Amino acid sequence: MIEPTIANRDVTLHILKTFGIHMSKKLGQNFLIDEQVVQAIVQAANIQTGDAVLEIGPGIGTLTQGLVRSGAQVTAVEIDRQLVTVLAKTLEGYENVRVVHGDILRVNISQEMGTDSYKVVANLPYYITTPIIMGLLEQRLPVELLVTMVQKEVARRMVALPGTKDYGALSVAVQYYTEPEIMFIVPPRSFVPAPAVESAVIRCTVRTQPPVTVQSEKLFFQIVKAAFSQRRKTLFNALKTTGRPPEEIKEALLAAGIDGARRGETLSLEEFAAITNYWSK
Ligand SMILES: C[S@@+](CC[C@H](N)C(=O)[O-])C[C@H]1O[C@@H](n2cnc3c(N)ncnc32)[C@H](O)[C@@H]1O
Repeated sequence: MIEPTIANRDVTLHILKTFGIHMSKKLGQNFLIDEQVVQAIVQAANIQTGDAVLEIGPGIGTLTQGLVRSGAQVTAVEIDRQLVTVLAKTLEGYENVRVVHGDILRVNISQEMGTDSYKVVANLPYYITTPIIMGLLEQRLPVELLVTMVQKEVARRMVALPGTKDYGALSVAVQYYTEPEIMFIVPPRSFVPAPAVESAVIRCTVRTQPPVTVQSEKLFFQIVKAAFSQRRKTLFNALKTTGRPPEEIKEALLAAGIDGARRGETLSLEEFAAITNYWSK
């Protein structure tokens, strides 16, 4: 049987009509209709036969089809029950895919994957991009690579460097756990319905070791959060939100050679680490 390629406007509209699907804006349902983009994502993830892949939000199976055709062993987690019914049909006949009905923020990913190394490949629902990416990274799951479609703005924030307007707590966290790179930009016309914003595919290669050594990751991220919590304030004032006395803040900044009059968003990972390690002594 030669099954039709789903990443095509007519095929997608036909599937939606056949199953009576009304796409939910609330669930971030914008389906890919561009096979070139699907192929480029599969290539960016360097999928080899037998690779274990977690796909988040398979929708009607557009990207899933590209992944299974390339020989990946796919576990696809979809929250929308009506789409799970569609997937049973559109992915019928493929043995290397398993669809799980559930919320990616709630399912036990380790249990579902049952393997000690896998890739995450997804066209993410944009309303929960950050919680999904942060959840995967903070849980220290054995993910080697994340290749995800996100809003272009979010991709820019993930790769942003200190002192730029896009640099924030997300940049620090993503760069602490991974080496992120923007692979390509995807225009709204590659989706149905077309989103209001441009998208980007970002590849995050998970690091075996973070780029800086910190005594306490919890404290490191508390400091990062405090530094970015009040962008208009000086670093010295922003760090007061950690609840530390001003004297301790002054001491740490002095020891780390950081001017407290700077803005938090100019600090590098090394500088955040230096404050963390001073306070961890
Ligand atoms: C942007 S669409 C991508 C669909 C498909 N992968 C594609 O590329 O055309 C996002 C998908 O994520 C699903 N979704 C939304 N929230 C989810 C959640 N919390 N857990 C799992 N899937 C979710 C939506 O129902 C939708 O199918």
